[in-house]
Amino acid sequence: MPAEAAPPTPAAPPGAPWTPDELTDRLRAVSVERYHDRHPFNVRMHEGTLTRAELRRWIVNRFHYQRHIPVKDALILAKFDDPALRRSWVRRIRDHDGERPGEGGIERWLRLGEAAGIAREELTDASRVLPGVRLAVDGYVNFCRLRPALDAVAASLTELSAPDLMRTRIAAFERHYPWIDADGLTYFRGRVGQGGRDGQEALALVRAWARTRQEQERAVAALAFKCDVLWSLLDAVDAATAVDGARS
Ligand SMILES: O=C(O)c1cc(C(=O)O)c2c(n1)C(=O)C(=O)c1cc(C(=O)O)[nH]c1-2
Repeated sequence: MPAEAAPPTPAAPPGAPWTPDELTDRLRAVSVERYHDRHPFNVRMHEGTLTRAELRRWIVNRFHYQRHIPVKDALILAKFDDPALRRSWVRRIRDHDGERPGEGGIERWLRLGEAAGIAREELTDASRVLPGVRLAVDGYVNFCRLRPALDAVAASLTELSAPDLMRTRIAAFERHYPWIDADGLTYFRGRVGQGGRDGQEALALVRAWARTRQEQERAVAALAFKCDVLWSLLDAVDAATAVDGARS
């Protein structure tokens, strides 16, 4: 009779929750693999090989994302029943809309457009927004409208990766695209601090709320979805070069 094999060391049962640190590691792994800093369009932006037309097309189309951020944050805010949480989250809307006309992130993006030679109306009338960009932005807004607070907050965790990307972008603009006035970069400079702070706040909430394995997997999936939103947006902008050419 062969000796009986030693019983296997009990593995964690399938579906056991991760610790908050394990969850954080998994969220970070999604960002490393799927964040749009690695998208070919961003790579070309950072290398300095985008034409003026391509960079302008990106500014016009990214504005569509930008102007919907406070809308999706208002949808998230409406899911919170805790006044302290609402007080904190509403800051994101203020960051974009400002306290009064002429202030805030949306205004700063309009100035970026002007610094690149794009009239405000060209941004605000949305006539040059590509179909794929509309769908990507609608997808994100509707995700935040329809999903529970955990998923919507987890989707914002791309912001943890945004500050590094902003630093790379500012350096690339200063070096390769000096035809854009340096004042136009104020939006990106502001986002280095804001993105880091917002990302940390969202991460603390997700770590506290996602207790079961199912909730944790939903948080990871929400972040992957958001990475896809940002990636699809750039796919659409990139593909337009093939259709309209680098000069239009
Ligand atoms: O330029 C970028 O690459 C970039 C990325 C992201 C992001 O990672 O989601 C945001 C922003 N910018 C941004 O400006 C911004 O206000 C913002 C808000 C959010 C969000 O999901 O709540 N992401 C981002």
